[in-house]
Amino acid sequence: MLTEEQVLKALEPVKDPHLNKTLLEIGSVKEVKIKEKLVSLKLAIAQPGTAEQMQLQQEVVNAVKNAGAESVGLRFEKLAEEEIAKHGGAAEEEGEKSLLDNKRTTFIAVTSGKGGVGKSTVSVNLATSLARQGKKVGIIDADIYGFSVPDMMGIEERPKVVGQRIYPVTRFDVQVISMGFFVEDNSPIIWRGPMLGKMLNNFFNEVEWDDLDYLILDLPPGTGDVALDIHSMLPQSKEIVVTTPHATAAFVAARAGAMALKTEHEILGVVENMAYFESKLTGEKEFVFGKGGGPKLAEELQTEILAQIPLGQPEIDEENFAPSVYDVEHPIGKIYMDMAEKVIQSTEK
Ligand SMILES: Nc1ncnc2c1ncn2[C@@H]1O[C@H](COP(=O)(O)OP(=O)(O)OP(=O)(O)O)[C@@H](O)[C@H]1O
Repeated sequence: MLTEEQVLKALEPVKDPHLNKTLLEIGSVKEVKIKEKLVSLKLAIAQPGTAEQMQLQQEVVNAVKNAGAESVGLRFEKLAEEEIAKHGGAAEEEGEKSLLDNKRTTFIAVTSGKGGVGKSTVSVNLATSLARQGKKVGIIDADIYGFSVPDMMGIEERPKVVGQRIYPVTRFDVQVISMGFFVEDNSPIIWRGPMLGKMLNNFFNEVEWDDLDYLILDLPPGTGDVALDIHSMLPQSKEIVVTTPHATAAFVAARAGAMALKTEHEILGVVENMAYFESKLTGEKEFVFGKGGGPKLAEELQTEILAQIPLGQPEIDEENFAPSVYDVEHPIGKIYMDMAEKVIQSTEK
């Protein structure tokens, strides 16, 4: 079995990128837990939650895997200020330009009461459809419970990290950043509310977004602390609430909507996903997951229905593989184009 000594040995060459000193030198390793081939580490670093952490994450995971671990779990915390000063680190720079200050960009958070209702699918297709209408669009995949945007869009590359700057990956003319880009397969990174907020903030500050008209945020589902933290971080965001037609889903989504209102976010509308199944032969609609949840939710939140999206999968395009992006000619692709148009109209008033 892997020992603590072996893990520490493997970490010997790894440096804190901010201080340019090894993790061992600065006393970064606060905890090592080994269970069979599963290693979890708690590391204190000078600038957690930044592009630097992301670079470091990869390095640490690779080093520990080379030593024989199968999975590496990481937790980061901030190194004590006196330690940072002792090792020659400067105080954190504040007041950089942030995307949040860019008046040109409209932020749209996509939320849902519960998981699995199609929030990520809606985020990705709204982003693509806005781009198809000539808008400059970015998407942040902040759904910490499952970063699905890269897979859904068929993205295999990783963003470039140059010094403190992160360059998003562009796919279907959409600039994409996912926390999943920085997490090794099956290596869980534990996100606590404040750290997640910090990471998100860094995505606003450190990513080289190209002049965005819209930034779509795929948020974690739910109405808990994490979601609330994020909602309150985005003072000027607008929101889209996704639900299925089922009464229970709509009921839970209403709570997400209520949270949006509490944080004074304008709700652009409701998307009822998996609204029905339409027979190709007869054109008849079957309401597989119930009926009425979307309109009821819209009424409750005093907003409109932006789209009712039927069940259906995108056509598979081997050459341009993206399992969840509907083609512009696909019936559902057309519904998303109409939705994007509505969004443009209501945000460009
Ligand atoms: N209209 C639709 N028709 C058929 N399948 C759909 C539809 N919308 C979404 N799906 C499928 O449902 C599953 C869940 O969708 P998605 O991941 O977008 O949901 P989510 O709300 O973001 O979930 P989570 O919060 O767990 O990430 C996916 O497999 C997706 O492909």
